[in-house]
Amino acid sequence: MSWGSARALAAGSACPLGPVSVPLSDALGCRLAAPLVALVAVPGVDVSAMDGYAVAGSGPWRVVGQVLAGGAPHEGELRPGEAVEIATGAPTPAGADSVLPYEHADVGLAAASRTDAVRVAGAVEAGRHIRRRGEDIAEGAVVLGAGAVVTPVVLGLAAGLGHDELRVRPRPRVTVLVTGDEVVHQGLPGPGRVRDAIGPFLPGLVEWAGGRVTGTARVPDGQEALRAALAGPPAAAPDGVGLAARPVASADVIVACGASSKGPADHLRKVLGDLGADVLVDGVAVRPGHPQLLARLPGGQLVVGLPGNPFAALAAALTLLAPIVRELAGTPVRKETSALAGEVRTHPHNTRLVPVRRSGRGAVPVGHDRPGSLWGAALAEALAVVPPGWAGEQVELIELPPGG
Ligand SMILES: Nc1nc2c(c(=O)[nH]1)N[C@H]1C(S)=C(S)[C@@H](COP(=O)(O)OP(=O)(O)OC[C@H]3O[C@@H](n4cnc5c(N)ncnc54)[C@H](O)[C@@H]3O)O[C@H]1N2
Ligand code: MOO
Repeated sequence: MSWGSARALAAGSACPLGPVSVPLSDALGCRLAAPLVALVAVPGVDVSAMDGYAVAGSGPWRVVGQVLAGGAPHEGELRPGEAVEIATGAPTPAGADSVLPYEHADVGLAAASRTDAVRVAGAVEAGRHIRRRGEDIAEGAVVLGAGAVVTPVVLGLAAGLGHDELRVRPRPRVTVLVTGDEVVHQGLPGPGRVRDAIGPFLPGLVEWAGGRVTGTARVPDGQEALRAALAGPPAAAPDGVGLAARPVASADVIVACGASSKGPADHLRKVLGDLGADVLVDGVAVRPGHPQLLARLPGGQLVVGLPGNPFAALAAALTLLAPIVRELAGTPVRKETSALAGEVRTHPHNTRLVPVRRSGRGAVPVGHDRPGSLWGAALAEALAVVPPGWAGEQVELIELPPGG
């Protein structure tokens, strides 16, 4: 299958997840499934924008009370010549024309009346330092459209507008199965061992595409372990670690790394067949990453098989996994094309994915692009899609997941 067909088929195999209502704290990173509407006006009533005195008419003013934010409002209407001491955010009394900040107020006792009443004087401007109801946001205003990403700031905005829950597209749940008896997960790999370089990049890549990795399991080589891992909650790994935090059963997509080729320990194809999966993609004409797989389990979950070589796994994840997650989550795709500057090896039948950096001359290959190494991809800003038999025309650039 050509690289372009595989990518399109992957996107087409995913049905967007239906909207759900979730508490604000669970909505971070999701996309809004409905416009965000102000349930209340901001501010909700006329309030003071300064600490000082709310005054009516012209000064000097007799201070007849005090209003604090959260305290009792001033009862009755201020009459001309009256003032209340007021805190920022406290409701201004009916009749107040403006607020005189403390810094601009001359304060003294009212000698003429021989009482303890306080008088204030100062220059005011009509309407100054009063935030009127709905001045920032009117009740019912649509502040964000459907599709907007719920960022930390959006959570604050939504809370300020009275929302406890948001209607969002759920983030697709991805469970990762890292296979390979030779794969170790910390420290220096000993002879014949290799550090897992795929498990660490998948959560960020999935997050960037709009999903979330809900569990990573280490699966020993062998058909039984892989079958058990795919069929339900994985059996305990020999080292007792790394079981999926949530069972595989609750995942929308399962990613299996390092079992997609044809070696004696590459059981993914056989196990998928035994489980009655519908294999949608079995090998893609792309370098690196040709032994990649996509299948649908009878229950509807998609299984993406990534090759074990780390750069090949990244290329395959960008071909099959990222389009699926984006489609499920409703994450838009940005299309970019560019001239390609510099030496590129082409392949007669396979698309090549080449790590590049952008420059004024076009995309420049950064090298270090062997399938077993992520060095080139780590230096790169994008992967250039070089079709078979490429003859110098513009190429598509596919984004690499950025840092935090
Ligand atoms: N007879 C054939 N052999 C191979 C073919 C083929 O078409 N016919 N394709 C080759 C290509 S290309 C690739 S890529 C690999 C993919 O093989 P698998 O997906 O089955 O992966 P493994 O054989 O388990 O591992 C390959 C390589 O990657 C290392 N590895 C595995 N997992 C990890 C990990 N999580 N992090 C870092 N490195 C990992 C593993 O030790 C091997 O060195 O098949 C070729 N063979
Ligand atoms: O997928 Mo393999 O070489 O293309 O690493």
